[in-house]
Order: sequence, then C-alpha cells, then structure tokens
Amino acid sequence: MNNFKYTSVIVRDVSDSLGEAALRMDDGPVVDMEKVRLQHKEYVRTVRSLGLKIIKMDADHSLPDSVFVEDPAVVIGTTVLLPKLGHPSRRPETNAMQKVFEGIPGMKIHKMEDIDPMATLDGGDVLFTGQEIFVGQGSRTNERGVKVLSQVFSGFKVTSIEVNGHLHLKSVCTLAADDTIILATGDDESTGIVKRLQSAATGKYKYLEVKGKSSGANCVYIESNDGPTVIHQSFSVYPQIEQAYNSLKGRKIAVDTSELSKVDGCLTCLGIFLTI
Ligand SMILES: CN(C)C(=N)NCCC[C@H](N)C(=O)O
Ligand SMILES: [Zn+2]
Repeated sequence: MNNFKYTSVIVRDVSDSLGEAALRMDDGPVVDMEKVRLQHKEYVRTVRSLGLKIIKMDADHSLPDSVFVEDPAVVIGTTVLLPKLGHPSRRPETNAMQKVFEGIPGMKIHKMEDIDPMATLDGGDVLFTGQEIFVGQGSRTNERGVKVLSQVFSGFKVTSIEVNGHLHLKSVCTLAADDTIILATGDDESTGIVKRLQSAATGKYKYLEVKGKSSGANCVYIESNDGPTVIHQSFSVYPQIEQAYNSLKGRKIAVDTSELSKVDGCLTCLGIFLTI
C-alpha cells in the first residue's frame, strides 16, 4: 500500500468561536477571524488542486478548536483510531468525527475511550513515516494513550518521544518526503525532541533541519499521480526554511497559516488524509 498516495482529505470549517475561545499556549495577538477563514479556504483550495476529494465537515461553533481535525483521528490505511483528546474542552469533537468515519465504507473504527478510559492522545502527536510510528508523549498524550495506539496499529513499531515546551510532536517535526524528516532546531526544547527522535529511529531517513519558529518544520507530504508535493509555510513568514524545502524533489506549495499559528495551529492540523 502506498502510504502517502491520498485519495481524499477530511477538513472542517472554522468555528466562529476560535478567536476568543481556542486553546493557546501563550496569550498573544488576537486572531483576525476574516484572515483565518481566508487562510483556511486557501488550504482547502490547495489540497483540492492536487486532485484530492474533499470531505468537508460543518463548523461547530461550540467547539472552538474543531478546525484542527488532525487531533481527533489517527488513520493508517483502513484503520482509524478515535482518540480521547488530551484537553477536556476538545473531547466532544469525537462525536462528529465518529459519524464521518461510520459513513466511509471499509473503515475499521477503534475508539480509545472503549479500550482504556484513562488513555488520552492527540493526533498531532502521531508521526507516521510509512516505516514506523513516532508518538509524542507530553501535555496531551499520556503513556496509556501510547499503549492503545500501539495495540490498534500493531503492524508498526511505535516509539514514544517525550515532548516538552511544544504542543505536539508534529509542532517540531514532520515527514517532508517518503524518506525525509524535517526537524525544527530553533530552540532548546525542539532540538531535544528531535534528537530523541533521531536516536530512537529504526527506519533509514534523511534529516533536514530548520531554524526559526518551530512550526516552520510542519509540512504536509502528499504523493499523487504526478509525483510528490510538499505543502509548507510561506517563506516570507518563515525565511529560514526556504533552503531546506527547496532541496526537496517535486512540487512545493506555500500555504500561509500564520493566523492559525496564534492558537498553535499549523499545516498538518487542518486535514485527515485517506488512501482508501
Ligand atoms: C500539530 N498540531 C500542532 C496539531 N495537530 N494541533 C494543533 C491544535 C491547536 C489547538 N489550539 C489546541 O491547543 O488543541
Ligand atoms: Zn498542528
């Protein structure tokens, strides 16, 4: 199975309450809701332009973080884990997510709540490389969540990486090609996290390091009929990442999620990619 040849992507419209109620690690500038909607629209237009079918979920204005669909679902092939989200305010997002997967023929659905009610996990902590799974253990994902993940995806080696100072594992590293992991080394915490990942890795990878704001290392890698594509942050907002991304084969497309980054969002958060 080609792990990154996606056919469709699940996205969810921005909740009106994002600006005033989304979770955020630090109090910073207010969110410009007009700009957030435009940036999200551009993201959806971009993934659609790659020939992917868009499965769009309606906004839920009572769930300010629900645009970040990556967290309430982990999908590999036809197996989906619906985790119990680390932050209580986000747990109701699972209901609508479960309904979406119940409507997709052939998906095998596992609910973390049913397996171990004490386990928690956010999908943003799960980095699947095609060869193995790395999972961040930190403020949202606990040891029991890692255990459930390993049981559900028992066909892959699962390695837990301690995450501190950042929201998720994928806030500091993601897959930029089927053999390349891009790593943020702009601050001590991200450098520590990515060093732990590199020393624990069993797969053979090329590593690309980027300085500056760690979310510059958050990108979406997609294989389609006309080759590989990487969706990355804009070089004008993240000048230090340009050289690393330009060294990658295939198409590169910039999508600016600078507004969403005010509430710790990034590129991988916005879509669940399916290969079915
Ligand atoms: C890879 N990343 C960072 C994610 N998958 N999720 C971002 C969630 C942000 C949201 N305000 C929260 O704090 O939950
Ligand atoms: Zn994210």
